[in-house]
Amino acid sequence: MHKDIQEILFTEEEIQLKVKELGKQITADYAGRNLLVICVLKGAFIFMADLVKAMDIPLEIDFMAVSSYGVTTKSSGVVKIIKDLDIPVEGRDVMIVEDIIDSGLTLSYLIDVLERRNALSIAVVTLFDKPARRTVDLEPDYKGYTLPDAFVVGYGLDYAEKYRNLPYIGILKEKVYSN
Ligand SMILES: O=P(O)(O)OC[C@H]1O[C@H](OP(=O)(O)OP(=O)(O)O)[C@H](O)[C@@H]1O
Ligand code: HPA
Ligand SMILES: [Mg+2]
Repeated sequence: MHKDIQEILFTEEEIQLKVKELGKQITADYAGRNLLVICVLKGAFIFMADLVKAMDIPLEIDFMAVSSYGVTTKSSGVVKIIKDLDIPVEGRDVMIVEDIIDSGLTLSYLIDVLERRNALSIAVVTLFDKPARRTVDLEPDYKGYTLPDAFVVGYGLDYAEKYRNLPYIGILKEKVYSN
């Protein structure tokens, strides 16, 4: 285990099984439809790559980069679009792929943007959910795990851009961000 990790919450094997389950569920629900899958960079890049391999439906993939955390463990509350989509969402069934929903600010901002661009339907899949920290009322359509109120890293999730490459999800030691 990495020296900055206090505890592993979900192992690589557990996550892989969960992602396959989510892919199966989405495949069943979207049978016969043509989905536009939107990866919210950077955090969702690993989850997205594994998830689409578990989805057996026609789909297109696009990326959007937003950021609200910077070098902190608390949302700044201001969501910035750093890279916008290439594919128009108007009239499309859209699935937003997130790694984690924490305050909910990133997602509520994104949903608002896609609604204003007249997407036909908008669904959300997140691997991790921290409902205890929500400041806006928001429920994902598909979710992997509910997390305790602790800052986690790994499987795409970072602290100050580090730890995204850990294959598991772990709680970051407090001393890493408190000094
Ligand atoms: O529900 P919220 O409180 O808005 O937090 C969740 C968002 O925060 C993280 O992104 P971040 O802004 O850190 O950018 P990153 O994906 O590049 O790490 C994470 O990947 C989610 O997109
Ligand atoms: O717990 C977290 N870890 C990493 N990034 C995050 N963005 C929101 N919450 C988290
Ligand atoms: Mg981040």
